[in-house]
Amino acid sequence: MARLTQLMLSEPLGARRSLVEAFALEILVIAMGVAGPYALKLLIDMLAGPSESRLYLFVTVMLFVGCWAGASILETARLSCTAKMVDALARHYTIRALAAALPEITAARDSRSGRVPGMLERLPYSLTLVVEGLIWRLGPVILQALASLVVIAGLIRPRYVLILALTLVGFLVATWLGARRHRVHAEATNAAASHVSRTIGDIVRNARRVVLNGALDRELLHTGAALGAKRHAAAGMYRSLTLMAALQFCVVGLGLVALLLLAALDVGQGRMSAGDFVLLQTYAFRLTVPLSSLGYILAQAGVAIANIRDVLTFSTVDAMETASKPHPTDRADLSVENVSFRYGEGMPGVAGISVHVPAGSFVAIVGPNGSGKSTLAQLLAGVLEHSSGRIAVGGIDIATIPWADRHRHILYAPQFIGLFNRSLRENILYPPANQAIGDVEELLHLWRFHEPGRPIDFEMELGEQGERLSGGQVQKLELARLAGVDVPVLILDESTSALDPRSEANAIAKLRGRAGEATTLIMITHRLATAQAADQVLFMEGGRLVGSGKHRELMDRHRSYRQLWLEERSAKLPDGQWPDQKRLS
Ligand SMILES: Nc1ncnc2c1ncn2[C@@H]1O[C@H](COP(=O)(O)OP(=O)(O)OP(=O)(O)O)[C@@H](O)[C@H]1O
Repeated sequence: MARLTQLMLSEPLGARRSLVEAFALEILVIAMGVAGPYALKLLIDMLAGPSESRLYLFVTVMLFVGCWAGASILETARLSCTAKMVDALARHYTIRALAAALPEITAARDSRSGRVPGMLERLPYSLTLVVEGLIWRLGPVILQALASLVVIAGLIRPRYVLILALTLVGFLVATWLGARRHRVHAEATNAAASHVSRTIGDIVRNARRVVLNGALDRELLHTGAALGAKRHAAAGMYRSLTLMAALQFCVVGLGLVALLLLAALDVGQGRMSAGDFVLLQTYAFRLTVPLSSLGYILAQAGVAIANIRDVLTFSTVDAMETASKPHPTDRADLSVENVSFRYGEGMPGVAGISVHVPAGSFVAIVGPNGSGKSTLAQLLAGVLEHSSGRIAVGGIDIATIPWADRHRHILYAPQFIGLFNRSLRENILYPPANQAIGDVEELLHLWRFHEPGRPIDFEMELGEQGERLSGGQVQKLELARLAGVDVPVLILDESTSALDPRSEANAIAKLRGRAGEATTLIMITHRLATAQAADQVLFMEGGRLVGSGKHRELMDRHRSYRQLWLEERSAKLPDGQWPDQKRLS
């Protein structure tokens, strides 16, 4: 809450005006909350007294009703100021959290991609609850209590101030004790709510897999279990709240009993007027009404605070320093010295990799499934951080290049090409691609993106993950995009696996030929026939680089490489096509 308040007061957020307006409105509401009961006291005292004035009667009634109605109107007006502040806060945190979360998701390859949208979707609601429910409720309650105490001290006997003050302090202590317990339950409930968002998001994203495999019932059960866990966590939270409310209102109840009994005795003995008695009990109950709704707010706000805290942990990114931009025609060799990496304790990774890739060369990384090819490629591109050794591109240690700038030196195209649900034009010119749409069109025609004669509609929306394109078209789109990227080293992670050998050879020639053959092209492939054309083949097995050299050399030196080649040959279909080529046609 302290960080939120600090941010609301800061100049760059642009919410200061709304804050000042809201504060001014709140002061008026508090003033009316104190003045209204006072008008009632004056009215009652006049009625109990000897003289009566119609004008006085009218003015006090108008003041009492006016304060009550005015406070309600101003409180509603304040809601729009709160909405403006919440919008500004949500925009600030959403942008910062995304800026921090996207690189984290990329590097960690974990399930945060499902968690982050749920977390950010709940953020505006959480902020509204905290700003409206806590900042605007707790603060005014305390201010109103102080103002009431001052009025009571001026008009009535000081012992009532003492009783009310002690009651409030007791209430705050009970709240503090309960809130510590509540926080644990609120965090558990927030985690369970995140799990529900992630589970539902995951199932909806994989709708086809669920329905086509007849697994709908199973997934509904799975969702039910996640919802059940959330219900269980929420039940614990409500139990802790009930306990807290019992403690709080025992304290408040005792205070009110003492206050009202003493006041009744004072009225009976003529030490207090009926108006003062009404004033005292109105102030006391005006304070307890917002306090009693505080329990409900805390139930919601606890989860909201946990949600905001989650977002805040993401939002602490510093502005990234920008390194010098390599010139498009820069040549860069790649040197890897004894590099090791593990996904975690006892988990797979790669070990002791050393290799030198001269600038402008074509390298193929091959090896069986799970041998560590993608892991090595991501280490080379600095997507994953190696635990030991050194990787240098063009002589610069990759670890010293700011994360946001690594793609300018070495660009990694992942195995799973993610496309936006936007137009073909937007996807194909997606940064850092920098080329004329006419050049792309020419390339796509050459690569037979569509059957001959069919025009390319660049405004066509591609659907989620490019579902309106075939597997081969998705890869051709990505390769045509990469043909317009100025980068010294390009790594393709099986980006040509769905292409027929001719299209694949065309694409490799196009990418290699960029910038006067300056681009170093590294390609992960399962086709040893493609590797035959490479200047250097890196052969991976069990997370180790077991061989490197020309295809011919590896054939001579490595039995397992030869074995892989023979298996590929025997998998070739009788009509001379490769199995994946057959699938494509
Ligand atoms: N994020 C991750 N967390 C934990 N283990 C991982 C992670 N990513 C990959 N692995 C494991 O690391 C090993 C190497 O994976 P990698 O993707 O590098 O293999 P690959 O040679 O590229 O495989 P393929 O040919 O199937 O694409 C595998 O056992 C894989 O399960």
